[in-house]
Amino acid sequence: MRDILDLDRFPLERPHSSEWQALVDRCKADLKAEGMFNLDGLMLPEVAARAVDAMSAPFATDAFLHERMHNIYFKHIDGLPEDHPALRQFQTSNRTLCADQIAGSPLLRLYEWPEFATFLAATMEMPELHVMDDPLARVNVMSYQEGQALNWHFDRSEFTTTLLLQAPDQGGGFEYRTDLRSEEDPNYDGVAKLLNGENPASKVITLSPGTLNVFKGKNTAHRVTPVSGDKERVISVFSFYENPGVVFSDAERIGFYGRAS
Ligand SMILES: O=C(O)CCC(=O)C(=O)O
Ligand SMILES: [Fe+2]
Repeated sequence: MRDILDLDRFPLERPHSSEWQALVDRCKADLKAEGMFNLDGLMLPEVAARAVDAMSAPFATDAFLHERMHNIYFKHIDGLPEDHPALRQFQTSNRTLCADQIAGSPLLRLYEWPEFATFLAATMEMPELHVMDDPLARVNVMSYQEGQALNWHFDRSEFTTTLLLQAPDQGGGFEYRTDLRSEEDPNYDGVAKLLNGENPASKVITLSPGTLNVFKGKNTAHRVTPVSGDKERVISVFSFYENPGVVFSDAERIGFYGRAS
């Protein structure tokens, strides 16, 4: 993996060594304090740049244009009227490539490397993490051109794992508000305030190419701000589950990717 990852700074190949444990401890502390950790330059920037070049043809011809209006929950909430300010609708627009469209990519090599899941599970304090069996959903790559954005949402899974491949010239920041809600308290008023732009606690970070970003997406409201300029924002998302063999239903694949297979 040394040809694609900076294993000198991030010794993922030596699970449970003292250097590996120190890195895991740092990530756990960042997750606790910030709801997020970053490994800046985990993938070598030139490898990330080559991966972007290799995907430019499939992005131009085969990618799914994901464009829709949605609220922060991606669904109706029982007990909340449709005009409640926490259910305000926003537009999301990006292009998505699925795992079956990036054969040979270093992203799939990283995803399938067992030490990657071992490391992530340790940072998230989970006994094990497993790759998906879903041929489309395992790894997705999203591209945002000028004006495109991923709007405010909460994720379905507790943690989300991304790796930035190309940063745009302007915009395309990752804006987040950690712990805006909890299992006990949906905090609809706080959500409404955030969507109304009244949100002093939200932060925006711009990731650099090659950076692994792990955040607690389930209760952290987050969005990608609109990209501007000629350079697209390109980011990959890795899906891991606590159980092996997870696949989406055909209906879920059609909803996310416009096709079942
Ligand atoms: O593109 C990003 O930085 C975040 C992606 C994200 O929030 C998601 O895939 O759910
Ligand atoms: Fe998300």
